Amino acid sequence: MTMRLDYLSIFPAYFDVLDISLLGKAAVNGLVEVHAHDLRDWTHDRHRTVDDTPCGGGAGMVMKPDPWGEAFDEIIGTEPDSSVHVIFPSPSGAPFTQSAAQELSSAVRIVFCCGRYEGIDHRVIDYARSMWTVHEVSLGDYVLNGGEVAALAITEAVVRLVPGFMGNPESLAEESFSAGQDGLLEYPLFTRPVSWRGLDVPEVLMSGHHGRIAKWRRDESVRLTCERRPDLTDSDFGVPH
Ligand SMILES: Nc1ncccc1[N+](=O)[O-]
Repeated sequence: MTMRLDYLSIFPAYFDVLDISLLGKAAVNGLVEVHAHDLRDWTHDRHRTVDDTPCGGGAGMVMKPDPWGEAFDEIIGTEPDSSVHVIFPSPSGAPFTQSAAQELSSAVRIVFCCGRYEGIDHRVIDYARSMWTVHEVSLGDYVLNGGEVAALAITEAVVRLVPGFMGNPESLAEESFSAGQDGLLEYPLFTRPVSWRGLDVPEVLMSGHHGRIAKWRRDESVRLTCERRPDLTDSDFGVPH
């Protein structure tokens, strides 16, 4: 199954980067196909206008609904289809999580709508909800200039989970937030040399004792999660003895 990814933006060149690194390989071996579109292609005035002043007043500009609607008609179609996932990255969205990435990794089509200015006329989102499966998601509590960077981050989080994408799927099982780690942060990693600038690899990792190594790793994951992400812990994890 090939996953089709579409990006609607007034800066479609942002998505040229998807032709390199891991994503480039996935595109080559047919796992994903990427289509970036310039929203201004669906304007009809000389200035290719995509924004206007906000109704009700206020600072800044709002993206007009018309270009989005015409772009949707051409790129997605005019028939409702719940198998199409439409993502609006926004600071007012729901926090994007690894489980959301996991769910989206089985999607056949994902369309990213990258807003700029103060945002997109809300009727665009309401219309999309009437037609497709819509996700308004946020990467974090800070404000970017638009949705493009978020769309790239979400793309990477999702595509790397597509079956057949990662050379060694087992490496996914031990990552932070993965189910294999019970949603805990990943333990610290080490490789050779055993001693480096007076800093040594923890002895337990060189012991060859798999039970002790597994316990050390679990304890470190719990310790790190308690220290850095108390929001992810609950009474079950507790603090390692
Ligand atoms: N934080 C954000 N700021 C602007 C657009 C999108 C954003 N986000 O997190 O998805």
